[in-house]
Amino acid sequence: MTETQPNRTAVLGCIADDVTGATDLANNLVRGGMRVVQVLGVPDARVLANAFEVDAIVVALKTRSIPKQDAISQSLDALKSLQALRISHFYFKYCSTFDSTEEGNIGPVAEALMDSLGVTQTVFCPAFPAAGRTVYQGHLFVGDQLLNESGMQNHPLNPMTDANLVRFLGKQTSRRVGLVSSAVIESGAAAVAQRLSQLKEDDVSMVVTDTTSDEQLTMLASSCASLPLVTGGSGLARFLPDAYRECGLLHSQVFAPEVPKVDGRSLIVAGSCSRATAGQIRYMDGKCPLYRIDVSGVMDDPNVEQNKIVKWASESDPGQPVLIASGASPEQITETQERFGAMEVALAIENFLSALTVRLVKDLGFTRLVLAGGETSGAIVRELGIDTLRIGPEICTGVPWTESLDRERSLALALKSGNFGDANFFESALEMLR
Ligand SMILES: Nc1ncnc2c1ncn2[C@@H]1O[C@H](COP(=O)(O)OP(=O)(O)O)[C@@H](O)[C@H]1O
Ligand SMILES: O=C(O)[C@@H](O)C(=O)COP(=O)(O)O
Repeated sequence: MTETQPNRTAVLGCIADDVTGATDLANNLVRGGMRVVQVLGVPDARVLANAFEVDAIVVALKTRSIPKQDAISQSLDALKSLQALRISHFYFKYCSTFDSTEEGNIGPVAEALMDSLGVTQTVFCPAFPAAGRTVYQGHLFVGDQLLNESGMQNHPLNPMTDANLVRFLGKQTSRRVGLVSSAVIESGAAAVAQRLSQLKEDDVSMVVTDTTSDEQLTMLASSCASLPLVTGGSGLARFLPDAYRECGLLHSQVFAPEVPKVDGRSLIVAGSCSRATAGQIRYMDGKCPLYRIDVSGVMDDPNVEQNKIVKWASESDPGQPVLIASGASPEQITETQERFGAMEVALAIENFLSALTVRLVKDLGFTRLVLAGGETSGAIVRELGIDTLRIGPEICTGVPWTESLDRERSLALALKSGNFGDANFFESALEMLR
């Protein structure tokens, strides 16, 4: 291939541990000028046939909160499917708030990918300064708060109680974990390369990178462009396409993504209990019909609660979106979890919201869906049977509009990470479709 020919096959294969994380990553790659397709679940040959003439393929898994061995095996399956396309560079995407537990799954999955690729060192870069996530001296901040004081300590599935990523990642892996500190980052690409090779000599294979600005991410992206595997949030991905262009790996031109052209009713489903989503629900209260789910009712008899909501939605003004939310206060969540078990409640609510959404789409013709929460969105898109998404324009940092590519009737989907977006996110997302 000559330098001027656009790539016909992807140069970057991405494996994301949840679906909103995947769209966040895809969004940043698109903003960097890549042509991107997102596939849901480990793709087979039929699905990958859609991935011709793209620069990056993002595989969205739902492996963040499942048993470690399952997460490893699905991630390796995803890697194999991408390797079959002769992709040479890979990106393991996890949350910019490093959502995981002391058992995993970030460290163990990264380790398995490294082993499979024969890679002896990789970087861990959760920083996403545009969304307020920065790393300083190995500590993760959300805005001006340490991770463990940011609200993430109350997450229903992976409460984040330690902001020190070197220590926390160290608990998830038997590999040595080190840091490229801000002092090194400030000194530039050569200093970073030197530090990485020094750490490699010291047998440090997992390297957390301090990053507090887009300028530092740009520099880090250049330093990482030759690595077969990088890991992180989506921040680094915003700058990798240019770094790949500079080193001759990527040849395509920057293109402008289009808003999905999908008519029909709008549905907002929020299964996230994060602070940002709670604020977004409060903002819509009074602006559109809002149904707050009775979680005990869901645990007792989901069918009764589902029928109630379908009836309520069918009687609502078709000119308005409807908003259905399961979120509760940290105290209420703890109480429900103590009664039923944390994972049992989480899965029951995910299953409930998925079945409900499918019914609202099929029976009442909702076609514009805004879904809040990574696990929630993952469960719903799986139940809807969607396997490929086209990435549209950005709604807010980390959240693009997307359009399903494989259904008879297209759906417009905004898959929002629980913690992303301003208070008016739901309203502004839907306004973009007018
Ligand atoms: N009221 C509730 N009590 C307990 N768990 C809940 C409640 N509402 C939602 N959940 C669960 O909390 C989890 C939220 O995770 P997720 O959807 O990924 O949101 P986020 O993006 O904020 O992390 C889901 O598994 C969801 O089913
Ligand atoms: O990196 C991020 O912050 C997001 O892309 C992400 O993964 C968020 O996860 P959820 O909050 O579970 O949606």
